[in-house]
Amino acid sequence: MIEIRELTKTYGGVDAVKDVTFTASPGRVTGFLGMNGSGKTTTLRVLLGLSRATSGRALVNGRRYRDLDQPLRQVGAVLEQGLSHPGQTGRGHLRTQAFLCGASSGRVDELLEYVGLADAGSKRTGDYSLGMRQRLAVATAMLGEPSVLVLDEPANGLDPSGMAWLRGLLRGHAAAGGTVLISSHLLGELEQLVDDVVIIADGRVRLAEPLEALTGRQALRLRVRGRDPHALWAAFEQAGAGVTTDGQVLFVTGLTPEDAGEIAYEVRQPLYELTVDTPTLEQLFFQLAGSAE
Ligand SMILES: Nc1ncnc2c1ncn2[C@@H]1O[C@H](COP(=O)(O)OP(=O)(O)OP(=O)(O)O)[C@@H](O)[C@H]1O
Repeated sequence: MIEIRELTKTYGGVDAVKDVTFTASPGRVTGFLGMNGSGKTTTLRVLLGLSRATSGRALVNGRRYRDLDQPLRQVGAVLEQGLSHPGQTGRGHLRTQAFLCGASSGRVDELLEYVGLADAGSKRTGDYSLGMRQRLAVATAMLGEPSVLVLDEPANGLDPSGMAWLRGLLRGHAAAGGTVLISSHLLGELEQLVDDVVIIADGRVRLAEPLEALTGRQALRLRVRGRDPHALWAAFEQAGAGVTTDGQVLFVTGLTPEDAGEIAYEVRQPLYELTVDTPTLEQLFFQLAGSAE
């Protein structure tokens, strides 16, 4: 379980994150989403004890990272800066890390297999592709069999098959009761993976809710063009609808296409276009994650 409570981190008088509060629960994959510079990495660095909070708390299994007994056995992390020393082999890297967290060397081979690097274990990590480095980073995070996994933008560098692999692995971890927190600047990347969504913009949480609730926010919107837009606008408003325009098309909320067609018919206005224009989840995300002016 991860609990972030009213977390603020200030750099030189500027709030990188401000009063950030959310929970990532066991058994669920939580997507931590925001544009570049919105405060994701800052939050995760405080959570992982790499940076100190100015105020507030970031807890793993009820404790600050630095107060955890055997932290590598409780939380595994994949951060953006990547790993190791390029001259080391993948297996060598994992063995060193296994030593540090008290994992057995048997676990190293098991994990190389698990992340699809069994054949590349004796290659130098400097010769790994970005996708292979990500797989090795995931294996490193899992060495201590932690219940909590934290991944910062792991999708960068993964091709679609790598992404499918990562989805399977993280879903499996959550299904076994683990907690997964994964950050991204694209909701589309995580749409098929996450259960809960936290959206951060300008260092502040804009929304924290189950993905299903976010999906439910996609209000039905109609695009309408007709001979007399003013008459149509008035008729739709009279029926209780919300109407906006870009100068060409009327955008109508609060009516079904059937209602809108009937209303136009009643006021004897020929329609040239009547289509459903519901925003995609990605568009909704951009609306929420955009700057908070
Ligand atoms: N060490 C630092 N010193 C000063 N400002 C910082 C520092 N680290 C982050 N910031 C600022 O804090 C804000 C949030 O940055 P952060 O890296 O957390 O965002 P992010 O959402 O992770 O973005 P990205 O996806 O680009 O990594 C930015 O305005 C950034 O410039």
